[in-house]
Amino acid sequence: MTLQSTGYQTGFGNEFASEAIPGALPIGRNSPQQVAHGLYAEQLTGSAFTAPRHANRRSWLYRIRPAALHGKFELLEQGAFHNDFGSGPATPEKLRWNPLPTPPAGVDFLDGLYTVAGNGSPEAAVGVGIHLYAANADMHGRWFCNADGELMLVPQSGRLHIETELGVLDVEPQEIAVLPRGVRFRVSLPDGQATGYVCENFGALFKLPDLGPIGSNGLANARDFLTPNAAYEDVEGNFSLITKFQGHLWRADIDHSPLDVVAWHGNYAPYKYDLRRFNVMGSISYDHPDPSIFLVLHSPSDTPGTSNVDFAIFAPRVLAMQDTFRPPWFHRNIASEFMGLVRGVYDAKADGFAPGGCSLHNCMTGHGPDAATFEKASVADTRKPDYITDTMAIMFETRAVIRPTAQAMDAVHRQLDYPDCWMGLKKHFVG
Ligand SMILES: O=C(O)Cc1cc(O)ccc1O
Ligand SMILES: [Fe+2]
Repeated sequence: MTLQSTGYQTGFGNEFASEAIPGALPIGRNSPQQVAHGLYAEQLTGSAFTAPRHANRRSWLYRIRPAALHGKFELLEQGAFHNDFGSGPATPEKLRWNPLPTPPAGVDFLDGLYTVAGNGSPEAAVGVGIHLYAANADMHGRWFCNADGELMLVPQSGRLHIETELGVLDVEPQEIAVLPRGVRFRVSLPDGQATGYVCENFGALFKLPDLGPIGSNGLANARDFLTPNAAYEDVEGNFSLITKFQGHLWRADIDHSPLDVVAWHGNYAPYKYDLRRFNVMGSISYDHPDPSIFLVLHSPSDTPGTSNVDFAIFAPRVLAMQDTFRPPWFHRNIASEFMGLVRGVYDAKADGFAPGGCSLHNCMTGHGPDAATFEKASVADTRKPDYITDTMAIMFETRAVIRPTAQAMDAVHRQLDYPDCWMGLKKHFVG
């Protein structure tokens, strides 16, 4: 019962069109009185009907059965995946975690989701949920759908085979997948195990940033985003549809696979992007630029220039800045920063930030290079370039404070001694 990839269409937010059976897509209209091949027409909107044209997202799905056909929803017991970011005091402390412990056998992608932190809520339609996953089993006989926001999946180990209503995405570490709010999907694990990061975006849809003086090319180029071609299955049985709605999981019986969309067209669809294609910009004279230069995608807020969430990456690059402290500087930001490491070493942390681990530096919490990194970089020869290779760090940076969950604060894999990595910074002042 596995749908295979039928290839991809290129571009970001294009008006895509794809049919798994030739002639299934209506021509010149969206809902003819009778759709070819006895299909049902169904619209899926990702923005308000009246959103301005540049921000208007919707797709038309031509499917064997409409999405309404399933049993009644029942509430599932709250597990480790939720949007309960607490209401008590949120610590301003610098926080870091080791990777999630290996799960017991039989944990699929959905059961393997674990909420670390977040802000806002699906109800308010602002903020993010930040989750990790650690799984070792395929999703069997069940599909998932998130009504609360789009999901950005950032694999850290193991490939993901993601079958969605609109087609199949195959992603591996150093790639990302974005699954739109409302799209039903199932994940299987070609490598038998997988770990990674998830950003659940309750706010405006992820978009490519404007490039300003950078010009018409650079950072993430639109043509490198891939959206699947239509792929469907016609399968009947006793299955489950799991929906996340207002922070809680609900289950309903479904007697067929919801992946029965034979053709679709529109600009609201899943997509993937290979982070290794990111065209990294940086200073070729002096100083370390703000990390906004590493922005891949962002969810804007109502305030121009201030994102609900920015997704930035620290990819392989060459550092050429002269007479400059090259790693990230010491800083306190108005924004709050959640970081993960897909592979390698992050250039601000000599030790302790492991691939699969994560850190949180909230609004105005002082942080920066650890003591070992500072000592090394402040005496390095900057006449020569530094080649930063074999690394991929990621950051979800938000306007609002990121609240760690109770389970993350109490976790055995939390590094309680993390703030000590700055305690070795010496006084160098000579009066
Ligand atoms: O804290 C961090 O490591 C992220 C970060 C990187 C950088 O290059 C500049 C600022 C910043 O917050
Ligand atoms: Fe920072």
